[in-house]
Amino acid sequence: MPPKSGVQRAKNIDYDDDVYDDDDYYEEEEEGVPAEDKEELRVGTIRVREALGEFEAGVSDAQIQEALWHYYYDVGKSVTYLKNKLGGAAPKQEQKKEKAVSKFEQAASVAEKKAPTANPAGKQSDVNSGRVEESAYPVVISPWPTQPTRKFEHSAAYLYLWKDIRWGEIPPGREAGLITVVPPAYKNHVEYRKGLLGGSSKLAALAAKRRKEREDAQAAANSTANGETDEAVSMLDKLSVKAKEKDASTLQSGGQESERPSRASRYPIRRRSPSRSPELEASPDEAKDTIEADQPAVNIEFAAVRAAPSMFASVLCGPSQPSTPPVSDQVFPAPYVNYKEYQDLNPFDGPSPDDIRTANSNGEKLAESVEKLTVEEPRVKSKNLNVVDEYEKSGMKRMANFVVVGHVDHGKSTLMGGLLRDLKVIDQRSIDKLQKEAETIGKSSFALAWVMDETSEERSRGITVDIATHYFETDKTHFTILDAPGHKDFIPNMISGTSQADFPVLVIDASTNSFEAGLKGQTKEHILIARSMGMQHIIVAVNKMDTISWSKQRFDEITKRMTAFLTEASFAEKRITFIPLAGLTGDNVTKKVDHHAADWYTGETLLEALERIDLPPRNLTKPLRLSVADVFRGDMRSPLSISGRIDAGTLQVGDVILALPANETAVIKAIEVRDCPVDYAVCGQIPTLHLSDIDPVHLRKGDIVCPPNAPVKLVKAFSSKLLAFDHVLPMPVEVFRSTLNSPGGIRTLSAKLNKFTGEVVKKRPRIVKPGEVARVVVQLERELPIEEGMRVVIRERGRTVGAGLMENVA
Ligand SMILES: Nc1nc2c(ncn2[C@@H]2O[C@H](COP(=O)(O)OP(=O)(O)OP(=O)(O)O)[C@@H](O)[C@H]2O)c(=O)[nH]1
Repeated sequence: MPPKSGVQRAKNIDYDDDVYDDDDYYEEEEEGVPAEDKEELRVGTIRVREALGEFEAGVSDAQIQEALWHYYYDVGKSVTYLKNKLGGAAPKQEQKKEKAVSKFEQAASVAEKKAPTANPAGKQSDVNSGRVEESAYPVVISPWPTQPTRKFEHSAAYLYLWKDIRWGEIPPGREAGLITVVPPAYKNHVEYRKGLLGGSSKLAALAAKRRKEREDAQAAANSTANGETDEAVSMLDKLSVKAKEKDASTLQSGGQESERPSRASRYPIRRRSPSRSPELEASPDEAKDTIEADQPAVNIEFAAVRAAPSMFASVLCGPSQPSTPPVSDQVFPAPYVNYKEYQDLNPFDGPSPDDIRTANSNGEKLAESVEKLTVEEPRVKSKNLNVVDEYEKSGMKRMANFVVVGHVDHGKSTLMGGLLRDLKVIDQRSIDKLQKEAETIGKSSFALAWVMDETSEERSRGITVDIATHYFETDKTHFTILDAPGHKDFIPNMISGTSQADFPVLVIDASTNSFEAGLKGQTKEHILIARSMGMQHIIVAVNKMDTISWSKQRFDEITKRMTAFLTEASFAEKRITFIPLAGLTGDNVTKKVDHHAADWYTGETLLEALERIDLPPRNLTKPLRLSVADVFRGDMRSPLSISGRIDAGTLQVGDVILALPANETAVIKAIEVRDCPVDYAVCGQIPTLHLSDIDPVHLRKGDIVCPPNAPVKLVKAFSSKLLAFDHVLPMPVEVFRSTLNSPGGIRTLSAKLNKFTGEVVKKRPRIVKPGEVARVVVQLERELPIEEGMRVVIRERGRTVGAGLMENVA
């Protein structure tokens, strides 16, 4: 124990009271070493003495117990330490670690070896005196002699250190000594009260320290649980966790250190104690242990360090994370902590939520099943109706299809537009709209014609290009209008429309020169085509009478000339009807003309003539024959649809039909007549059939639809009775059947026939003149479905040269 006087004279050094301001050591000091530790020390002392062997005599119990205490009762380490301390042979590894011991110890060791004159007792005394260790504390050299009663004994190391210094040979009366000055903060410290390395008093101090550490650890744990852990404790806890983690990882890796107990985990608070004994710090194993224990501190991560948030941090990071237990109420995570976490995240590492969802819902199987999913169309079942009986019982109005023919611009479309307007099939508002549109492009006179001509090409050119279909009905009849183009370039379309009609309405422009131009143009040709199609009745609408002031003379002239021509074309005179009218004004269309210049006419209106006309007989009981006039794709419900006139027979929903010449079957899914769904259709109607079970490539315009059990034969050459419109001789021609046409030729002129009786007049004629009838053989380039009774039109270089009736296969 340092002398009191020295303390009094010592310079008042300002120590850091914050480090050693614990007063608890006084209380712990009184308690001493716990009973279990005393027992451990007692047993350990016996074992160490046994292990020391020859060194046993030079070691006191206090030294042994001190070593045991330091090494946590590890007998082996304590023995090694003590042997090394006493100068015994130590392992090489231990010698290396002696670098950590103090210089005074090294000096003492050298002195022992190089100064054999030194008192051997001094060696022991030196070990026990503790002066070397004392030098590690702040000291002052007193300029005055110490108290004369005190005998200051130098150790061997001390003497060796100063042996070459002459002034060091101080007379005893002048001798001064090194006096340890106890700093004020250390006054109450246990190690100063009971002496440094002071035997049992030191052990008691260490015991008190350990207890203090344990209690601190417990208090820290409780404090953490209560959310009141201070910053330092959080750091120490983290150190402990890191050490544990390290141990755990070592265990998992099977390392050698795995079997070594973790001091850090056993005594976590030990590291925070600053009152470690200098002797312990100087011990080699302690140095090693310190490094080991402190090793995790190198890797300290301050991620958990928290501070009160600044305004900027609050704005930047938002409120503190609720998932992270806050150290205090006003704590926010440091921004860089979260930033680091986000940096480590790779959002595309794992499966996406959709993938997880799909996987959980057995997505692959679902996708496969969706791919395999096909919509099986329910097979349409036929009602097996007796269609003929149904039709007759239905009391349905008669059905009449007429084609409007005539030379270009003679007023066909305008006449039909006026008819539909007057019959209120087209409302006045639509007519007014068409009128405005027509005016914008300078074609106001075509407004009514646009009721029929709906395409932009037709409207801009002012001519009809393709067949336009409209419906209207009277008291007795359902009418279908087939408005044909008058221009010669569209004769094939005119033929297609005519093939679907029961009779023609021929429109003639009565104005000056127009009638004559028509006769030289398509008026005659249209008549011949209509007649060659088998039509027997005809209505001649002498149009534009307003332009000639309803001239009876002009009307009579036209009637006379047209009657001659029509009768020449085999129309019976009684089946020809002439009506003076003006389609543009509507006079004599649906209502009688109200003009004094027209008082001379007392006959029918066009509508009355239409109602009165006789229709050809319907072949309801014959096998189905339908000429395909149009093929189109409908909606999802009806991917393929066709329309055309039924020339013979009937059909109903569910029927299987055969398409020729493709020779492919189809099923009738649905039928529409006049845009209304029906269960069946009969000869004379122009239904729309929605088909299934057939590829669209197998159906084209001009094909024939028939029952699979009564097909039409495909022929490449046939014999025909031909009515010549022009000179006919063996020559290449184009053969038209309904909407179908094929290149071919007149192969043979077999015979001239009597026009009325059909008898052979001349065999093998070289030429057939216009108006004559002959039997000819027609050759086709490709097979067409043609059978007996069908009518064909023969054209040559854009001129209609004849019309034929198919007799048999050649
Ligand atoms: N003054 C007068 N003009 C008419 C009458 N009917 C038609 N027109 C005019 O004749 C012109 C031709 O009429 P359209 O109906 O297009 O003749 P189209 O025969 O249908 O012509 P294409 O179908 O192309 O052959 C138009 O300018 C009509 O205004 C009529 O009764 N009186």
